[in-house]
Amino acid sequence: MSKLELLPAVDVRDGQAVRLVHGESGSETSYGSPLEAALAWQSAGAEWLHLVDLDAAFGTGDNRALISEVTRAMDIKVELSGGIRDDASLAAALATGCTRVNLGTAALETPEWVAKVIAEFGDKIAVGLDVRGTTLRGRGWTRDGGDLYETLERLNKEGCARYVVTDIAKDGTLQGPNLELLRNVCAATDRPVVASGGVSSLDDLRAIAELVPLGVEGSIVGKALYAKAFTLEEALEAVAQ
Ligand SMILES: O=C(O)c1ccccc1NCC(=O)[C@H](O)[C@H](O)COP(=O)(O)O
Repeated sequence: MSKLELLPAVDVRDGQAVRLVHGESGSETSYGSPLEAALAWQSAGAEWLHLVDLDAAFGTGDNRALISEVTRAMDIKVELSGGIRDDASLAAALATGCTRVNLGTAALETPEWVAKVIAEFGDKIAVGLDVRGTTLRGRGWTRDGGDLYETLERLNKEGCARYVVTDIAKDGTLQGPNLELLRNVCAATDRPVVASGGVSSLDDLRAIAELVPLGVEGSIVGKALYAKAFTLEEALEAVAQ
């Protein structure tokens, strides 16, 4: 059985590494330099970094230069998220040398464009399925964007390589992941799934790791690392097989 990949998160707002609660703008706790946070996760043994431009996601500007600087400074794989919605923002994201990008809003609002870039860029494109219940949310998680399973069916047919699944109700809360949601999404697709939102403990990570045979490939970890609920070294050890 392959091991669960861990993707420590660096969410950037106004040049700072932050964590939000339920992804809500204005709920930020600041954790300082994004570059220092990313380098710390890399030094601790991370193989992936999940890097989010929250301003681009919310439409309150962008941190494009800083995101590019952080990505270029990494020797590890980087997944970029936030505000990638058209050819220009996708080209800028891919030009950083990141390993893959997450498309969220675009998958809900411009499905033809997403189908086109999935066909063109293959597994460089993941789609973020950010849900409240089974309703997708776009525009920095502020607007409803359709039914999770209908969208998943469409994206499966279009050849989407991977999904990043976030239960917004859990995100940034340290209340544990939504394992039922992950099981249900895995049952509705044969593509790998990356879990996101709510991890609070090493036991949460072990519980997600038990879903690897169902199709869960990785887990993003944000708040728990910043709140020092455990170290990244401990997390990597917990999911090592
Ligand atoms: O990823 C986005 O585009 C995004 C948009 C708006 C608000 C939040 C967004 N992402 C948040 C994350 O990806 C978190 O880093 C991740 O879910 C970690 O959650 P947690 O472990 O609960 O801190």
